[in-house]
Amino acid sequence: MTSKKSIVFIVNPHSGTNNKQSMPELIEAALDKEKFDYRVEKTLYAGHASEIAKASVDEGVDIVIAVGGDGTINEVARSLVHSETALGIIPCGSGNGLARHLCIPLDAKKAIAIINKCNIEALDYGVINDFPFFCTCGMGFDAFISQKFSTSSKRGPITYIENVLKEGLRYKPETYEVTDETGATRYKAFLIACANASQYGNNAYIAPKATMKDGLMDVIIMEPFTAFDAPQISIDMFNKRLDHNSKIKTFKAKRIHIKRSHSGAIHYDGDPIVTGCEIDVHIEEKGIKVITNIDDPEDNRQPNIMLNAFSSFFSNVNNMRVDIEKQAHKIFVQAKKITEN
Ligand SMILES: Nc1ncnc2c1ncn2[C@@H]1O[C@H](COP(=O)(O)OP(=O)(O)OP(=O)(O)O)[C@@H](O)[C@H]1O
Repeated sequence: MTSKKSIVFIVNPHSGTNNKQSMPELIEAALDKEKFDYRVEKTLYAGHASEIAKASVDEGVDIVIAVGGDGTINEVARSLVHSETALGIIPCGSGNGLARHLCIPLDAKKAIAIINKCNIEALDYGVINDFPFFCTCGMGFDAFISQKFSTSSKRGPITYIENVLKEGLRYKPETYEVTDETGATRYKAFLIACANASQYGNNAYIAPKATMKDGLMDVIIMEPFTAFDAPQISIDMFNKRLDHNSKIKTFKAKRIHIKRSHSGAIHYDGDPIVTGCEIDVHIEEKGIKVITNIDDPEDNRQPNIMLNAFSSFFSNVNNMRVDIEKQAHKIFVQAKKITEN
């Protein structure tokens, strides 16, 4: 008989909005103990998941399961890259972008059933200025939002939108010089996203065609757009002609360099950090072992569903911008009245 594999479950009690008190009992009930020996550890502070995962690799543990959202997965996974220890996921976050991309069920019991099947594959991950990311990284509007989100005391989609509306008035598109192996191009952009996986979370598909198995990232450059551009963008999305839309540039690359005029926020898997003007992004091909869903692999996804999801995401972003523009106009008119009186 083959020996049992060892698993460490790392539970972040602060991820998402669900209570994780009963997670140890659920694991005990649903995990196949003929196949696995396991223990459960809870994180006590931000960064703790990385430390537990690193100690697990040093100990020779076979599998580390991140029980949390994309932030927890990032902390765990960055300690597992280029090791023999595989990553597993029980999604318990707010957005769960990587789990959704990999078709890992959001129901914890079903996610444990995937772990029991233990189908391990080597997948790609990305690195932005020395910070590993597994789902997406970026700069511009999405880095701006994640920076606002990280300083919020509550977590969840409503807080996210509140932050956009309250703080978005300050946001301005920037000019970026993007260099890949074909040369350098300048863009005035609303956001630049580099996607290893297809979505930010909550089925907001920024890169519908991204796969973690091609050794490449999808680069998405969203140029400034107005309410008038939105219908054509939606039509192009439904007709699978998004690549032809003049407001969105997408291409695949293994490595890019981005130069911007001043320092600012970038994000890796939604975690913001302020960096300088020079930004390197590259993909580490097959750099991390991951338990995947053998019955519903990532390449199974239906392009129409993804395009629809991206379309609604895009129009949501656009609605926010229109609201922000309206608010800005109102404030401007009020300020003018006050100064005139
Ligand atoms: N004990 C802890 N106390 C405070 N923060 C913690 C603790 N353990 C982990 N964290 C931090 O909680 C953050 C949020 O976790 P996570 O990203 O998993 O959840 P989420 O933001 O709700 O989900 P998602 O990223 O999928 O939207 C992580 O960045 C992590 O550093």
